[in-house]
Amino acid sequence: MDHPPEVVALLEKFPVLRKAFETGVESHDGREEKLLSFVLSHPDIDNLRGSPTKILSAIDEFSASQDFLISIGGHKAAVLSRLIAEEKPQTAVELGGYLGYSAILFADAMRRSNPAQQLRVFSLELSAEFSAIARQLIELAGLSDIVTVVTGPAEESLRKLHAQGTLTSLDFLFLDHGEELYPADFKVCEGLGLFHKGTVIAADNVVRPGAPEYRNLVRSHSRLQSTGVKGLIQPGDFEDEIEISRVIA
Ligand SMILES: C[S@@+](CC[C@H](N)C(=O)[O-])C[C@H]1O[C@@H](n2cnc3c(N)ncnc32)[C@H](O)[C@@H]1O
Repeated sequence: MDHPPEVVALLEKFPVLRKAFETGVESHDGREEKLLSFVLSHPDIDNLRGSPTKILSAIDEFSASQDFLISIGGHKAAVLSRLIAEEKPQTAVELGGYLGYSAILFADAMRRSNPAQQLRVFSLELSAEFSAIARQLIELAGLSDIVTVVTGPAEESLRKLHAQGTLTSLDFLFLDHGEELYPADFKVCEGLGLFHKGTVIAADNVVRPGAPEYRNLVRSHSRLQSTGVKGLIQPGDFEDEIEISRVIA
C-alpha cells in the first residue's frame, strides 16, 4: 500500500502501527488473547507476579513490539499517576477498562499514595472477554482486593452498583470508553449524585479523536473547573489531551 511520506516515516519509526494503519483495526482481533499469553509466558514472569509496574511495562512492551493496544500507554500513565498521587482518591471508577492496564495503574498509584485507607477501583468494561483477561492481569498484579471488574455497558453497571449501595460517591472518574458516550455517562454519574466537592474527572482522547461535546459540557458547567492536559498516544507519540475537571461546588 502507498502512503504519503509522513506516514512512511512514522511506520519506519513505529512498525507496529502498520497493521492498524492498513486495516483500520485496533482491537477485537485476537491481539487481546495474545497479550495475555505474552505476559503469562514472559521470561521475567516470576518478577512480574505481584509487581504492577513490571506488568504495565510488559503490556507496553507488547504494544510497542507485537501489536498496538488501545490502553492509555506509558506517557498518559505518568500524567495520571501524578494526578492520583496529588489527589489521593479512595474510590475510583473507570468507564472502559479494556485489559486492565489503567485499572492496575490507578490501584497501584492509589495504594502508594494512600496505603492505610480502604481503596476501591471499579473498572466497567462492556466486553466479557476483555473483562476476563483484565481480571487475570489484575490478579497477577496482586490488586484483586482493590479492583472490581464489572462487565456490561457502563451506564447499566453504574446504575446497578448505585442501586446495590456499593457505589454512592466517587473521588476519581476516568472516562475512556468512547468519546460519543462521555456526555451521557457523565450525566448518569451526576444524576446518581456520585460527585462531591473535590471529585476529579479525567477524560481521555479529547483531542484525538476528540470529544468536543463533552468538552463544552464540562467547560461550561457551573460546578466544574476544567482544563486540558497534554498526553501522548503511545506507540506513535501522537499528541492528545486528557480533560481534567474538578468539582468545585
Ligand atoms: C480505549 S479502551 C479502554 C482502555 C483502558 N482504559 C486502558 O487504558 O487500559 C475502551 C474500552 O471501552 C469498552 N467499552 C466500549 N463501550 C463501552 C460501554 N458502553 N461501557 C463500558 N465499556 C465500554 C471497550 O470494550 C474497550 O475495552
